[in-house]
Amino acid sequence: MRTPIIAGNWKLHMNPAQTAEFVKSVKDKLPESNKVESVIAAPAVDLDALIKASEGSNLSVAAENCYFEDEGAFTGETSPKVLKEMGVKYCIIGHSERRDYFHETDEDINKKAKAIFRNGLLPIICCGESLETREAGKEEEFVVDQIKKALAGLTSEQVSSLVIAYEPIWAIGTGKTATSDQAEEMCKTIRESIAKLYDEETAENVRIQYGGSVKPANVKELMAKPNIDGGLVGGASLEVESFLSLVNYQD
Ligand SMILES: O=C[C@H](O)COP(=O)(O)O
Repeated sequence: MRTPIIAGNWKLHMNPAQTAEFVKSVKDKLPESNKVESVIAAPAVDLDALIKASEGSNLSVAAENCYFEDEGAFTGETSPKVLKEMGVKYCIIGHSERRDYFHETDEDINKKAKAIFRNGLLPIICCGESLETREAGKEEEFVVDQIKKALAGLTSEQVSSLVIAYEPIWAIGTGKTATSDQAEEMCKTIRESIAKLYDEETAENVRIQYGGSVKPANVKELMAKPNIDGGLVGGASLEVESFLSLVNYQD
């Protein structure tokens, strides 16, 4: 039985004071973590504030990115080792914004996944096709290839514990959500590809989120789909009431 996981991805929004204020407003209104896991992924500069503010609550903390080395001469990078020491649980990798604007490759993402596990964190691995790829009818092939490359060399135990976020690029921040059927179809394809790469049990364990204009108005319909186990939410996670409606979608 997979526990649903709703994660806010704040991207480059919020400062430490706003972070502390936000968490103060939501911390006592989150669902039990065995019912729905509530997560916030914040910019690295806000993580300390996020961790301190969420102590003793049902909120899990995620980083939005990290490097694949633990330490060294890598100016400006974030160490997965230090993220773990700080109390971070998850780290998003492979977001399309990182792939597009920062030229991250599938190989980088695979190295990051390994670094994350090596340090006892869990990755939220993003994948998703462009509008052009979808219009060419190649979206399944494209996404399955991203997944294969991201997971290369990981054990079935590691894959069972990670989270995959399917985010069609054309639905991110555009207000244009994939229909729940389109989202379900791709999440099912991803699960089937994991069954082929690993086994049925691993595929049954892995949690798959949908991301792309998820909001209180569509979260229930998306979450009703059998292969969608959560949401990775950008814009709608930045407001207290909206975040609370998302994580409490079962009420
Ligand atoms: O990581 C979150 C996604 O990029 C979705 O962003 P959005 O909910 O603002 O469309």
